Amino acid sequence: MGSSLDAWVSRDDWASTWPRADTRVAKPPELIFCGVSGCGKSTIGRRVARELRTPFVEGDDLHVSGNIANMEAGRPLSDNDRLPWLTALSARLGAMAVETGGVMACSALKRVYRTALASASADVYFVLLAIEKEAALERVSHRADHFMPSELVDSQFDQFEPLAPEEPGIVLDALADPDENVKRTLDFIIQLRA
Ligand SMILES: Nc1ncnc2c1ncn2[C@@H]1O[C@H](COP(=O)(O)OP(=O)(O)OP(=O)(O)O)[C@@H](O)[C@H]1O
Ligand SMILES: O=C(O)[C@H](O)[C@@H](O)[C@H](O)[C@H](O)CO
Repeated sequence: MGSSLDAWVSRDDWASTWPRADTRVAKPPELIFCGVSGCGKSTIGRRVARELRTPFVEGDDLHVSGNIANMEAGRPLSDNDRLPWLTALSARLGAMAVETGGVMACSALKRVYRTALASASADVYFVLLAIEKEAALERVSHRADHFMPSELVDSQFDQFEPLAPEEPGIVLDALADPDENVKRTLDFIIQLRA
């Protein structure tokens, strides 16, 4: 783990946003669809954002120069590669939090990344799309027009840490019908606001 990432998540002030603050506010939360490549973050996340009429942020659009080229060339990202990316994603989450709420698709593979992202606002929740390696591989290898090579799927699973019970969010079956996963996500938000 990169030392600056360590410093970030051990900041004195993040504890004040964890556990979640009062969520009974009208604005939609900041939802982060997370999980390994191919789990369906962008597909389901976009649909949920449309239902909520909130912005959708594709995390891949905020990668710093070099990261996409590295992945394209079959080199997995390191913590250091991801640090500036997480910083940019956090800034975007913070802006959404004061305005509209919104939905982001971002792998957020490790707990330390999720902790860093969750420190952007008191209203961040994760929707983890759980998938087995064979299914992810199948999806990634059949996807056209995407930079992520199927050779990197193994490394995504090597780095992935499941959502712990104390992390804010839900886990969905990535193989479920997309309509069902959209509905489950909306139900989760309704429950949060009840
Ligand atoms: N039930 C499903 N839910 C979501 N996506 C599905 C489903 N079935 C098939 N797919 C397909 O799986 C592929 C991967 O989906 P998507 O690009 O949304 O994943 P992702 O997690 O955002 O991947 P990446 O992190 O690599 O960008 C797409 O081609 C999508 O159409
Ligand atoms: O953290 C990572 O390793 C990266 O975000 C990858 O997950 C890719 O960006 C994404 O999967 C491809 O779209």
